[in-house]
Amino acid sequence: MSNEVLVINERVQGEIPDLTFELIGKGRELAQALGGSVSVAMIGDLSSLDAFGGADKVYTVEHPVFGSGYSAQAWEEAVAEVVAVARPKVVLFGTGTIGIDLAGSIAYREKAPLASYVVDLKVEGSDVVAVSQLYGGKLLAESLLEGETVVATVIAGSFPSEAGRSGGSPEVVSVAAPKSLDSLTLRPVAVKEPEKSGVDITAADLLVSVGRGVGSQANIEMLQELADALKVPLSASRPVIDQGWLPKPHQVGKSGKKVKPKVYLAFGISGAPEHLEGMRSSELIIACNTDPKAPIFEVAHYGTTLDLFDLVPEILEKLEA
Ligand SMILES: Cc1cc2nc3c(=O)[nH]c(=O)nc-3n(C[C@H](O)[C@H](O)[C@H](O)COP(=O)(O)OP(=O)(O)OC[C@H]3O[C@@H](n4cnc5c(N)ncnc54)[C@H](O)[C@@H]3O)c2cc1C
Repeated sequence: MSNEVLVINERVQGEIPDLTFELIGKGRELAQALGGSVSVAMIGDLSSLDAFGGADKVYTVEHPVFGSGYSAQAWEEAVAEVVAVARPKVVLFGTGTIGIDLAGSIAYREKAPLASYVVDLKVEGSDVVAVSQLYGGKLLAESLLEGETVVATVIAGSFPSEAGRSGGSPEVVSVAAPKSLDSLTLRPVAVKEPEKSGVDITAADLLVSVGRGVGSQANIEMLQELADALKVPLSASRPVIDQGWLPKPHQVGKSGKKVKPKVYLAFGISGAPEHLEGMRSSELIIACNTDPKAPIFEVAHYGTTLDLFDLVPEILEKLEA
């Protein structure tokens, strides 16, 4: 068993997620405390391998199955193989689709403890301590993870990503694809692209974002007016999308888009972990929520408990003046 910290790069296609660099940066800190090294598992798409200068080692697994989309079964087999080769002390996933799919089964295979919804990690002696969010962020729980290997899923935005982007030339270790990848019972057949929309909430410097607190589709109009007056897109939490008040490309969060504007204005959004995952890295967060105990105020730089139906018309009036 090594004192290696293994980061799972959760990229199926496209760019390497920011989260991977967050985990490499944190992984480096843990590895230093453990007297070990930090490594990355790259499954399938091996492009941009040179982005991993912040790691000491990159394990790669190649197989044609990874070319046809995401299969939890294929990824589980591949990650398990990397873990078998690396014998890491710590395995780090994100609390996203892939991490939620795989962390439990990898922990089960390794008989390792698993901490989920983690927002902080540290080393105490030879053990790892994880701080997890409970009840949508209303409580924080600290757990001691004892074992030869321990597993954690980390909420995106918990650590700075810059620390994981430093230059270097990691050793590349090609891990032979496990035979089980040739006889999968669950294979991706097609990738369904989300509907195209003129809105790109990820590129905006300022976002007006609306949550369930707005109450109805008719009331969205007022927030749209504010967004139009500021010449920025209107984004939203998932319930607003699920109820059909705005189309899917407007959604911020775990199952929506990750945004990092200079200013994020949140109206009637409680601040559930799945929402925070998509916006907590915004430079300045300003929240309007009538509940002073709403978790959004834990990440907001400025906040008000004014009713959004009082505040928004006031802002519109000031903007028109
Ligand atoms: C696997 C999974 C993925 C998910 N992905 C996402 C995701 O991508 N994005 C996402 O957002 N959620 C996601 N969720 C849902 C998430 O858990 C929350 O349910 C959701 O974020 C809550 O949205 P909300 O804050 O708009 O609504 P609520 O939690 O209902 O909050 C509404 C808030 O509005 C406030 N309010 C009410 N009236 C007013 C008023 N007049 N003025 C001001 N404030 C008012 C209330 O105090 C309350 O805090 C996901 C959940 C799961 C399980």
